Amino acid sequence: MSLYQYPPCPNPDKVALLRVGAHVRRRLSADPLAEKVPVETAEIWAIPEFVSPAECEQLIAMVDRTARPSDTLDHGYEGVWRTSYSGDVDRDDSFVKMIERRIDDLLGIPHENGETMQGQRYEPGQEFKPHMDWFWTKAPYWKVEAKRGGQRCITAMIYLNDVEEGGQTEFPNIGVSIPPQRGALIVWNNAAPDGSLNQDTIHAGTPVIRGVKYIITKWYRVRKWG
Ligand SMILES: O=C(O)CCC(=O)C(=O)O
Ligand SMILES: [Fe+2]
Repeated sequence: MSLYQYPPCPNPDKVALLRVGAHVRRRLSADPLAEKVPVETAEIWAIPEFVSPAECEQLIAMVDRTARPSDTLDHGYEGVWRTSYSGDVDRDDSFVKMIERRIDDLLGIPHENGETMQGQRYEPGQEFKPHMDWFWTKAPYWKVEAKRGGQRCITAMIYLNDVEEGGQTEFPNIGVSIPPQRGALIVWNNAAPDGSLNQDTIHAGTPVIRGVKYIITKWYRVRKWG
């Protein structure tokens, strides 16, 4: 039985979600470096050592320059759902462009569909409570998001460091818990293979207990973003 279950919400981008999902699945299944997490009802892959330790250090320095208290789309929940520090990295920076391009190429998604990478830093006690990355289409923000790229189809996330204790990415509905590993890229399809919005992708960044956790997240839209 699922732990988190919401009533269904309208899914106007279903066909596009089906198409992107199939494309990414084809690509990652053929990639010997991509390891699929063995679960039935969600598509999650890990690519260890996707970025080098030196690149992680460079990204961490960028996160430290931009991170401010997090702000999720549901402003009413600000500081409740996500207590980490976050900020968009500079999308015009050539190093950022290179990392983004590598993720675009891995997935085979056009660069223009990707949102700017966002950095996050969690200190002890900070967390991101269970949520989905796909947009709740009944929420007021959807009117805006529908016109600037539509639904978030794919999430890509890079762990920039190992965390002494805590800070796993947990998918409570499917019993998956991924510990941060420096340089690893995690990718998941926010939709099911038929294009429906997948509630089994609900996930959390569990509280950091010891150490600090740095990540970079990149969300892809079904159409050109912005
Ligand atoms: O911190 C994590 O492991 C998860 C982050 C996350 O869910 C997000 O940025 O959307
Ligand atoms: Fe998320």
